[in-house]
Amino acid sequence: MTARPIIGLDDAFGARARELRELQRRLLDLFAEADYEEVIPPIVERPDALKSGAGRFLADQTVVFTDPAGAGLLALRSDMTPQIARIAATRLLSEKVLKLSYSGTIMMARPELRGGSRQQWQTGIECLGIAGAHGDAEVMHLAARSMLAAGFTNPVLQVGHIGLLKALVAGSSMPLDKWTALVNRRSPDDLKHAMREETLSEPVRKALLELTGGMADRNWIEANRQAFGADFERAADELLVLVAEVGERMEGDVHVYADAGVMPRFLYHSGILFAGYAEGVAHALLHGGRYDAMMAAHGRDMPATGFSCDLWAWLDAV
Ligand SMILES: N[C@@H](Cc1c[nH]c[nH+]1)C(=O)O
Repeated sequence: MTARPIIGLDDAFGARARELRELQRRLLDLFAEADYEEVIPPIVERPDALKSGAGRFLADQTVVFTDPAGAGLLALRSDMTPQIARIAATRLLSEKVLKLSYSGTIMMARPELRGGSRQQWQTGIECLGIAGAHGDAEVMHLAARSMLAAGFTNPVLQVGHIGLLKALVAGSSMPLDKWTALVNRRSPDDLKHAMREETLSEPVRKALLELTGGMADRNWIEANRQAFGADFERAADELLVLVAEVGERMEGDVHVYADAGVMPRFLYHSGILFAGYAEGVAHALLHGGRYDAMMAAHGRDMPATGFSCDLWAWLDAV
């Protein structure tokens, strides 16, 4: 018999356990200073609370099991954002603006990176009730300050908008999650292969290849604003304004770039998306974005934006 945890999961003890707690404390204190109050949801939910509405995109990452105490099917959370959305939509009704932080274990059905971890110590904030650039900028500032507080060098925020990809592939038969996965893989060859079956215009094919090739920066977005219809233009303008605003007001040494190739981890986002990177770290350190549609699906039509990171991954990378 082996006493090690199952593959993709891990124990922390000694210095590592201490460091995880210290990092958690540092981030929760930073969030508290910015008026974010902690919420502590349970680790299991009814599957529909995690998977319904815009949260359904978590379905293939969520472990579901039968409750031995007879409550039917239970789901182990694979992301805390839908839980915060549930709480905001059903329990904290008296407040118009909610600023909430959280830090807890989540488990995914499969690792995101090959040979990677299935558990995360997901820590983040959700800012609910503030529409548009104002809320996005606040959340992005805190995301940047979190990377600085953890000691990352030369942190960067890359900002995209799901509306850009949606507008590009609007005429395609392939579902959006397949497109985001393809762009995320950053392999132009895979993309070309997938596009063979699709009826897309030549300019759209070219644009998708540029997104995947990491070439869709601010200049690209400016040059293409009007090339793909009104929805594309609206998303491009929203993105360009936000990046200029956040970049100007960013404290500390954090760079903010527009990149139309930034894709979400889960497809519940409805607007701006961002990912955080730092020197010497190959993968994204945090993910965030706007998800107004998920709140509506939970029955409270409310603007919402937030970000989350994984303390286990941060400790390995810092
Ligand atoms: N929970 C999302 C990030 C996020 C938080 N709020 C909005 N988006 C993720 O882990 O990818």
